[in-house]
Amino acid sequence: MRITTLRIENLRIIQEAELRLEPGLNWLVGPNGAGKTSVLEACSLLASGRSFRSVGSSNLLRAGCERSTVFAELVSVDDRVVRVGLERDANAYRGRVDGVVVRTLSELFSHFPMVFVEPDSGQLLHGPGELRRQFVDWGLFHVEPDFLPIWRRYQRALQQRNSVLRSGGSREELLAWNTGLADDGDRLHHWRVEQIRRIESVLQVTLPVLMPDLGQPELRVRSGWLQSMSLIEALANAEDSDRRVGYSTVGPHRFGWTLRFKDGTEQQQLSRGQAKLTALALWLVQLQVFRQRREQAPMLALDDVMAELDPNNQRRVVDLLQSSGVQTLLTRADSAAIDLQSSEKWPVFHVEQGRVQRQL
Ligand SMILES: Nc1ncnc2c1ncn2[C@@H]1O[C@H](COP(=O)(O)OP(=O)(O)OP(=O)(O)O)[C@@H](O)[C@H]1O
Repeated sequence: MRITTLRIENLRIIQEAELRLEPGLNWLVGPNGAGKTSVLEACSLLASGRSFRSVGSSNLLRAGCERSTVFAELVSVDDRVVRVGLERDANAYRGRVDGVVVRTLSELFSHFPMVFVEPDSGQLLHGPGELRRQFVDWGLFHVEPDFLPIWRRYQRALQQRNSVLRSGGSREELLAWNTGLADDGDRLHHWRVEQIRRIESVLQVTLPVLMPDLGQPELRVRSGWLQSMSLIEALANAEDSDRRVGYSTVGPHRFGWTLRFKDGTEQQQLSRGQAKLTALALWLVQLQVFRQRREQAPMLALDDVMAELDPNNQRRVVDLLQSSGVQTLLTRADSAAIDLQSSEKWPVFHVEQGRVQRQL
């Protein structure tokens, strides 16, 4: 998918803006606080109904306004046009696809697959394991139709098992929850391991282009329970210790993965710039895997991701983005840093005090 037109009304600092976007890279340039990230947040509303920002994501409605709307015209790889819109006031959302109000917003979101990468993207490698689990699940949510309902059912059963543990419930009660958890847990685990293998095989081609010195990357899975036993055995085995701590200590909710390079470098040893490059490569790979399975390219939004990268690496990232064919929106405060020769090839939108204007 790619966005041809994006229209924004009353979102944060933006009163009204319309952007005609091009297929490849689209730069949003302007001073701090100008509204660049707000444009990406408008896309995020269409992708998920909320801001992608981990900090300061509330207050999207422009101060003093009662309603905000975001509209996008999308074109698919086979040239189908879809128009999606989201209207939001203080209490409710209303989504439209081709002018028709949708029953559930997920109908709208499914038309708008977009990945958002924040300035501290290196957290994917340096931050908590939860982020790496979410990363794998993003791909599965979008390509495996049964993943979301099974993941939800697993979460509900997990909560129930935890409350039985905390309330000192009987062994029979616990066994009943173990059975459901093990069935769904095995499927979740199997999907995630498959997804990791798909990501790894593409990553081994992509990452050495960005970081040739570290050798081939390898992804190692941490299962969440000892693989010498089945999940149902592991749950039964952990009963006493789980009762002591009051929660379930084994299962796919403890799933994780780590990255290691052939030269022995571990993910925690990467510099901030290297972690950013690696995270970016991982997201690009995720998009490629998505495209292989859905025959649709999702879109990418990079919020100030170039900061902290040296000029050579910025160049490599731009080349990689360009060759990926993924439509990308990139923000940056420093317009001089965009190679002027190259900027002739890509649209640059100047953002200032909430106004967005395409540079000629
Ligand atoms: N609800 C709101 N109503 C009106 N203005 C808002 C609201 N929320 C935030 N703002 C203003 O909108 C601007 C947000 O800008 P945004 O984060 O998009 O800037 P940016 O161009 O990405 O900046 P930076 O380069 O610093 O990341 C800020 O000036 C902020 O004061």
